[in-house]
Amino acid sequence: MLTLNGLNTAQRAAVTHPSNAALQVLAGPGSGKTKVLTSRIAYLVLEQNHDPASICAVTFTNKAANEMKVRLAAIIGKQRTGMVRMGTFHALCALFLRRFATKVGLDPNFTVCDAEESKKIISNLLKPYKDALAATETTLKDGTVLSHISRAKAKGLDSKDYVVELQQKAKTKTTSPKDDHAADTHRIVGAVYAEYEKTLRRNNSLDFDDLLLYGVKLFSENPTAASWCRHVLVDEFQDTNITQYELLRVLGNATGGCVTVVGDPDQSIYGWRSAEVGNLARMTKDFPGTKQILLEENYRSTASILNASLAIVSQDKSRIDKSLIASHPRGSTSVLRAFASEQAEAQFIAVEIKRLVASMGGVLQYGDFAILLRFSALSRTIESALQKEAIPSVILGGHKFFERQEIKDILAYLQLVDNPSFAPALTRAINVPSRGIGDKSIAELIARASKTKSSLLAAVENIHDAKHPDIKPPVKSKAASFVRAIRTLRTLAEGGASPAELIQRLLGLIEYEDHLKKTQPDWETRWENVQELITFASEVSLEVANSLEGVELDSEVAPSHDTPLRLFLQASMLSSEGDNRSEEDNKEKVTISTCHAAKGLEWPVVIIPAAEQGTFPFYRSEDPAEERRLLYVACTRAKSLLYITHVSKRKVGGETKNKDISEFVAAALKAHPDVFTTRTPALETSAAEREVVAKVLQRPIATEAEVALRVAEFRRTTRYIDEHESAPQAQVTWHPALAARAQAPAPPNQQFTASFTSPRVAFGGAQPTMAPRPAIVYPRQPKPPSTTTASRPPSDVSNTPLPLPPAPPSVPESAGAGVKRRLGMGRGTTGFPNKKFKVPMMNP
Ligand SMILES: Nc1ncnc2c1ncn2[C@@H]1O[C@H](COP(=O)(O)OP(=O)(O)OP(=O)(O)O)[C@@H](O)[C@H]1O
Repeated sequence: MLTLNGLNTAQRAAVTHPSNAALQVLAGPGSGKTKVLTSRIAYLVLEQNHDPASICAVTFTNKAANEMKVRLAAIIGKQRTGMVRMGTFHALCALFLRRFATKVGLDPNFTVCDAEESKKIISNLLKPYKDALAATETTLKDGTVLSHISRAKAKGLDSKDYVVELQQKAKTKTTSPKDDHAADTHRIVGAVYAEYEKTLRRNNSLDFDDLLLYGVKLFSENPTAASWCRHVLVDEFQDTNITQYELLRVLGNATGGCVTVVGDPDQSIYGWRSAEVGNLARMTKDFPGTKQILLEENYRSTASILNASLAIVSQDKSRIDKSLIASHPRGSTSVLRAFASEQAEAQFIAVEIKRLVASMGGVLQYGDFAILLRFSALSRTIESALQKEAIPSVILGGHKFFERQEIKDILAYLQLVDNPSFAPALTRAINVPSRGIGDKSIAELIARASKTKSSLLAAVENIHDAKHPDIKPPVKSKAASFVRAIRTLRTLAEGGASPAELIQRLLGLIEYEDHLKKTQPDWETRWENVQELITFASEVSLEVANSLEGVELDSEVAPSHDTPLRLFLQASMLSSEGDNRSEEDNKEKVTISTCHAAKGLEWPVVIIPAAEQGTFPFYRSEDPAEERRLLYVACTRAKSLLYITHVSKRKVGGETKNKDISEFVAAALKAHPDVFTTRTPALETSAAEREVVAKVLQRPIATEAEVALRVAEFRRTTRYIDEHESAPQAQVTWHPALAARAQAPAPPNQQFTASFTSPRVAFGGAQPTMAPRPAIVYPRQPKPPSTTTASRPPSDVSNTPLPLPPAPPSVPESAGAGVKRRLGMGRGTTGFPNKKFKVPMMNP
């Protein structure tokens, strides 16, 4: 029996809505949409007796799918959860295309081609147009062409449709030289698109967009492929594109309209990837009688955070006003701070994280913090400041595991074993380790393969086997170790070797560890990644195989086509969140993420740096409303504390530029001056404020003794200049309202009253109050030596005294040995984590 005790009335109505009727659950952030979706699956299984394998739940990322699996397993058990077909649209399509490949004209051993490989193909296809482009002084990058193609595919347009659409546009447009120029570019894109399609087919491969297009084709033309499906559920529906919607429609039709979607138009942040908020309206037309249920209670954030977030998003006058009520108390007012430089901003962030950890007495840990950036290049200064303060950090959605060079090297060999036609894998693997086969030799090989109408691999094997006497012996000998490796692996794979065994064998055959040692300064890390790949390989095949259990087989496709190697490769290519390989580790690390990658996630403390014009809105963005929603999404990831920072000068492309505060933040502040404060929360002196933080997180509050110990240690070990206090304020671009408040003394008793949209405060009894922060100045303490702290902050931090809140009570004699030990006291340690940690760099 499913218990619905933890759900509010609207959530219950959504969960128990008749399973045969279409449903849209629309709600703001943190209102339990994902919780509802999970409970609805449980309801279908436990109360409506749906076979878990007949339920299809689509999430936006693999990470979201994994989180949903954990939540669902707690209700319906691990075994039944494993049977639900849960994952991204891409994973769902790949799974069924593999099984029903021949129905849509594919070979079952097709390879999924990732963006890097797609770009390489496009780069080659663009070469013939080099002169034409140069003549019109046009640069057309492979990435730009790929995104044009991807957008076309997201709308369901193949290369022919694309060209037709271009022609129609050309007819309706008034012509100007600029239009002509754009039309020429698009014509080239159209031609490259057509060639790109052919190249993919020749290589027996599909790119990510193809997975969706072929998926639509499969499910719409072959009812048996969808006959298993009785209910489709989609999370983050506001970010689906037209092709994804089409998938939902065809699967939904197969179920007779049993469709549930959850979404929030205010969180639509993927317009640049062709997401269509209009899909909500489309769905109500395609599934007549679709019921809409609104969730209006936010369970994630304090009322203060919600107020600040709403102050930002509500400037969009075109948005549908939704009510959102905070179930938590007001909590600490969100902080908005200005700094003179990005270094000062980064140093503030690093030290403030340490201060919060200390002043919460250990209730907050580094893993509770997220620094959310508009674009990843902003991370460099922040990573460096965190490193200087010995704060471990992890990049989310950054350099993905399966995009790492060493992982791609290994996968390329395995891809070739599985699909000899896949030329991108050959061009990658043939010279790893270096065999003296450069671009010129590869071009010759390509020409030979095309002349003999064979695959590139077959051409290489023929040269090795001396079937082309005109090829010079050195080429033959250079390719020998490569061919030997491929053939050995092929034999092993045919003999039933597992992917993990194949990788182990490959590493020996190509002496990959030696290759890394010779070529990579950070070879140890890379070698660890390779070992991690072996672990992944040993786990994954079984999982994927299980997920196809019970699917009616296509009579033309024997089940043996799903080889362990193929299943492993597919899982690798679709693992967009490979970094979850070390999720356990990440709990102790501050997360650095882009705002986009933070979607659907939550953290106790969120810090959003660089809230400046040019960043929010991003100077290249064409849709300011989407940029505002992105900032809103970032703010609403916070549970207990929210910080927004900006600088008056920032180095951009090597040049120092003046910066203004983001128009979104400035306007929010103008309309609602009370939603931000310049003062950092006085947690060390205010038990009431600490209590709210802990209560929101459902954690016990730390004792005064614990707080005292940790704050004392923080002061002893951390030098910090609060630049807001020490920098000449003339250098900082302040909003007038904020400037006035920065000068004013802290209010003696900030009440937990609603200052904007009247959030309901759910806690009973008297509201906690915030203590004032007397301006007591602490002398700087010398920092003890630390193994992980190489140098001190740069010179723009002077030796001015430390303006921090008053000292908490000194560490009581009675404090337990455990408390003292945790703080490194009594053992002569620094109290810093002395574990070696790595801070990976983000993708640019
Ligand atoms: N009825 C409830 N009672 C208590 N907590 C709840 C309730 N519903 C949801 N929550 C909690 O609120 C938080 C947000 O829930 P969830 O992630 O499902 O929201 P969401 O609407 O999907 O958020 P977003 O769209 O911002 O990603 C979670 O920590 C969840 O456990």
